[in-house]
Amino acid sequence: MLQLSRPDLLVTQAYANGLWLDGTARIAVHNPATGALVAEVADCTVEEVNHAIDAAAIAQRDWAARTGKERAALLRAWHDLMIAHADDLAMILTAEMGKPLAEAKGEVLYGASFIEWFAEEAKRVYGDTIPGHQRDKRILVLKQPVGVVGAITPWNFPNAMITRKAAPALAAGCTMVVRPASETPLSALAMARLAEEAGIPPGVFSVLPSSDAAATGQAFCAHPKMRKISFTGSTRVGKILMQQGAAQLKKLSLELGGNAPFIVFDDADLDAAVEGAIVSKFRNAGQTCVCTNRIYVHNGVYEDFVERLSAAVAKLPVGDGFAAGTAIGPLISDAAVNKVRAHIDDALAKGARIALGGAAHALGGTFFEPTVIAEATSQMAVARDETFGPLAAVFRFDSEDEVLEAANASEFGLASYVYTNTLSRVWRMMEGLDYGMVGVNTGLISTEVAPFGGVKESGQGREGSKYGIEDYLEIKYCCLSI
Ligand SMILES: NC(=O)C1=CN([C@@H]2O[C@H](COP(=O)(O)OP(=O)(O)OC[C@H]3O[C@@H](n4cnc5c(N)ncnc54)[C@H](OP(=O)(O)O)[C@@H]3O)[C@@H](O)[C@H]2O)C=CC1
Ligand SMILES: O=C(O)CCCC(=O)O
Repeated sequence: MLQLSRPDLLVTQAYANGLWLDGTARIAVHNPATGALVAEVADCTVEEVNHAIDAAAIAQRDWAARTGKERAALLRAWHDLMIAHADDLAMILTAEMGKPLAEAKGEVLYGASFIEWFAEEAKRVYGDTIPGHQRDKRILVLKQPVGVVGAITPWNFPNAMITRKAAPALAAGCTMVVRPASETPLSALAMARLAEEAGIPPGVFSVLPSSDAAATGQAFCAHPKMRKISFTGSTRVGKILMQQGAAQLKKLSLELGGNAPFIVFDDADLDAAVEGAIVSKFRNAGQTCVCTNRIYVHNGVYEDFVERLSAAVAKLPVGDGFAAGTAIGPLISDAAVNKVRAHIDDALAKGARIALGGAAHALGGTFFEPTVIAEATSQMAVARDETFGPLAAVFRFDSEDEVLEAANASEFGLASYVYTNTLSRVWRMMEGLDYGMVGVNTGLISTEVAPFGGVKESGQGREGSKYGIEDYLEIKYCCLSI
């Protein structure tokens, strides 16, 4: 049993149009570290989802009519409650998802930072005036909310992937219906409780867990009042939503898979590069779309880097997210473990060698040893497909042109990282990498103040920053004849 200061934050009912729903069936939520049952939450039907969308459409009229400042005040109150209850929210997050408690608290603060940021942006949704094209014409550009937005979110960031969508949507005057991942509905429901407490009106922010993701996705795409869908998850599901949404030309924001290259040149500070590689690879046990997947190291420093990386990774404690000092928690599922294992087996069969780890962890369950493999090549599955687990694959390269070509040889284009101390090379890499985000001499690029998002099959749209609210606004052009 979780020892929460506010036990009522462990919510098992769905929240729609300001009402708490029991549902007729339940979804069991298990702690991936122990397999223990954490809670059973309401499993919503398509009918309930459709009602929630109808209610969100009604609520949206009044919500959009409020001033930005009024919406900002309510968002600020929601943010403050999340901060006040960050410890409870972190415990709920660790219990349902497994990440270490300190990392969970970090996610809660990160999640709240989007609400704070967009509460501020709510007051700054500016339109435009354009010099008329004829003497009697005046041109105005209005920015208006898109309308009702549906969010479908993943299990790897059960808090922040919701706030990163809900905060700009609500700030812009949209209302939102959230369908959280079935593994991790509890963080979403706890946030709904706090949104209600903050005074966010009924219908503005609803959370409906469901065991049938495909049915909810179809309902979102088919409902004529649903104006936009914002999705974070796999490229496979992103494509399904795009196909389904095509019938009504639904607007889509898609934050999908990655295959991040992490490039270390021979002039880099190797200790800093190792530190950056650890953060970007092993954060959330490697289960992050911006996690490094391919580490490219210049031949001149290759052995040295592999040795230093392995030594540092060997020090990462693996364990239950609630145990003090844990750096790497369990993976989310057996399927996730199998993918890591398959990538290692494939690499070994094609000539890679294990520098560290390589096997299921002695703790059993879905714990896996943080692993480093050397002599990775472009022929291996790990070069093409994101592992989404604690496997660092280290590739060799000789020249800047060669590594840029290898790094860009992917259908994905989310995050990329470069370590070098040559200024002109920094510019060439920033401009040449075909990615939505580039970290230079850093492995941690996520922040609410910057635009997060990808190119190619990593998705479309940007979350966070001044750009993030634009995805929830329509441009209306008004031509005045005077
Ligand atoms: N960009 C990112 O942050 C993420 C990337 N991934 C990538 O995807 C891989 C698979 O992870 P997985 O969790 O299965 O990702 P999915 O894309 O399957 O799941 C993400 C969300 O989409 C829901 N979903 C699943 N199928 C549909 C559908 N047909 N229509 C609408 N929604 C749907 C899921 O529901 P439910 O929980 O019920 O399955 C979940 O809420 C990972 O290994 C990783 O490579 C995964 C998660 C996040
Ligand atoms: O989509 C994800 O995997 C979450 C990214 C977390 C972050 O903002 O860094």
